[in-house]
This record gives sequence, structure tokens and C-alpha cells, in this order.
Amino acid sequence: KHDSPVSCAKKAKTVKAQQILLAELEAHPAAWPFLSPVNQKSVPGYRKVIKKPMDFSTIREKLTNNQYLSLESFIMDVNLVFDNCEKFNEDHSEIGQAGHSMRRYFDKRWTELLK
Ligand SMILES: Cc1nnc(-c2cnn(C)c2N)n1CCCn1ccnc1
Repeated sequence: KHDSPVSCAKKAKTVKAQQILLAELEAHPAAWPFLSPVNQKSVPGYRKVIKKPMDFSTIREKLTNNQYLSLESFIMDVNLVFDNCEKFNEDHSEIGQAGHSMRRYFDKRWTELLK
């Protein structure tokens, strides 16, 4: 099945925006806790508490495999990273602070890029 040129161009625009946004998240100084999946064998309680683990490398994999059918599903995975962080970490812990900082940055960048 072929998209119309308009919807094809629109899709390319959101894929481009997702690539830019993810590259910026990965490059952020506070990204270090989120770059790879939490090691559930070495972090007590994580597997039980966090039902849907997510991290930037998994999002990168899904983006590369065209698994995001909409901008919304991409944004939901990024927010899942930050929601998991808030659930498992104290707000004023080092990792908790990194999560808040990254969420603020993401909210600002995607509204600038797409609104
Ligand atoms: C993300 C994330 N949320 N919680 C953790 C974590 C890992 N161990 N402990 C005790 C946590 N609270 N993480 C992963 C942080 C990954 N990381 C990388 C370098 N140092 C920690």
C-alpha cells in the first residue's frame, strides 16, 4: 500500500524530528542513567517495581526498526523512561535529579521542534 505524497512527507518530518530529539537526549550531560537498560539482576527490586522498563538505547533500537507508528508512541516511550525513574528514585537523589532535568529538557525541545 502506498501513502499519498503529502502523508509520506509528513511521516518523514516526524521521523526526522524523532531522530533529532533522541540524539539530543543521548548527548545531554544528565543522560548517563538512561543510556542503557537498568541491570535488573544487579538492582534489587527493580524487576518487581518497574513493570515496563525503558531506556534510550531501546528507543534507539525501536526507531531504527521503524517500530514507532506515531509521534505519540515515541513520546510515550521517552516519558516512560522518566516515569520509571521517578517511581524508583527519590526526587533529590542523583539519579532522581537527572530524571527531572532530562524530562524538563525533553518537554522544552519537543514543543520547540513540533509545536
Ligand atoms: C535509570 C535508573 N533508575 N534507577 C537506577 C538505578 C540503578 N541502580 N540503582 C541503585 C538505581 N537506583 N537506574 C540506572 C542507573 C544506571 N547507572 C549508570 C551508572 N550508574 C548508574
